Amino acid sequence: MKRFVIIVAGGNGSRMGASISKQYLEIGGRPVLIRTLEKFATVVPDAHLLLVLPERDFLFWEALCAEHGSKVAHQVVAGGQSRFQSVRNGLRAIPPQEGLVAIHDGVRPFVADEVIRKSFVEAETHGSAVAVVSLKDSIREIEDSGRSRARERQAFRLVQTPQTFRLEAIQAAFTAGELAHFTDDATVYEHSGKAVHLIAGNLENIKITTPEDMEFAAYLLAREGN
Ligand SMILES: Nc1ccn([C@@H]2O[C@H](COP(=O)(O)OP(=O)(O)OP(=O)(O)O)[C@@H](O)[C@H]2O)c(=O)n1
Ligand SMILES: C[C@](O)(CO)[C@H](O)COP(=O)(O)O
Repeated sequence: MKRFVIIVAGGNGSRMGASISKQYLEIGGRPVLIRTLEKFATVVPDAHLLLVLPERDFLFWEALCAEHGSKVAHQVVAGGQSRFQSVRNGLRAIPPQEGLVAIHDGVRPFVADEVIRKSFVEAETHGSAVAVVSLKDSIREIEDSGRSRARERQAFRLVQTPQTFRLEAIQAAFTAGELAHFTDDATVYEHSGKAVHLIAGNLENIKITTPEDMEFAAYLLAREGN
């Protein structure tokens, strides 16, 4: 079955507070986004890669790839105002056909090869495959009254990307109007009436969000020997 990958990198990285968007910051001398793109190109070399970027960054991105000697073939698509809109733009750029599509945050360069491979295999069987990890800490829910109550952590999972789907089903799901609880692609898929299938993610697959994540990213890279 034909495979597609949509890497979303249309955000501004406001929580990082850096002078350039976080997806272009370097870890170990190489931009985060180039690392993510090259990871998918290596693990699923047959896949068609789409990269969603703010339109104003198109020339900057081209220059960045040239500067770092990155030659991965990919299609660049203009991002939207929200992650939902950026994913939707990516999906609209793929002609309807039978296939599988993995949707991944550009700022998650440490996704394990095995998680990517498994997400395609399981999505082919189950229609979807969403990477999750268990919680290590205890959790509490804050109620409207301001009081908190302990919740059973075994009943919860932290959701990562990739989130991989049969192409036609996720394209249909993204014809819905944007809702506040659409924080990822699984929520959009679920809203279309489909059940989400979970697979094991990897703990290193952090979403680089705030400055301390850059320090942890540098540590993870050194641990990998890169
Ligand atoms: N309009 C948007 C917003 C986010 N994203 C992407 O979605 C992923 C997860 O989003 P997040 O970590 O929130 O990134 P930012 O929106 O850039 O960060 P912040 O919320 O701190 O501004 C990132 O790869 C980001 O580039 C996107 O493609 N288009
Ligand atoms: C898609 C995601 O990375 C799954 O954990 C997450 O929901 C993105 O959230 P953000 O608010 O856009 O950072």
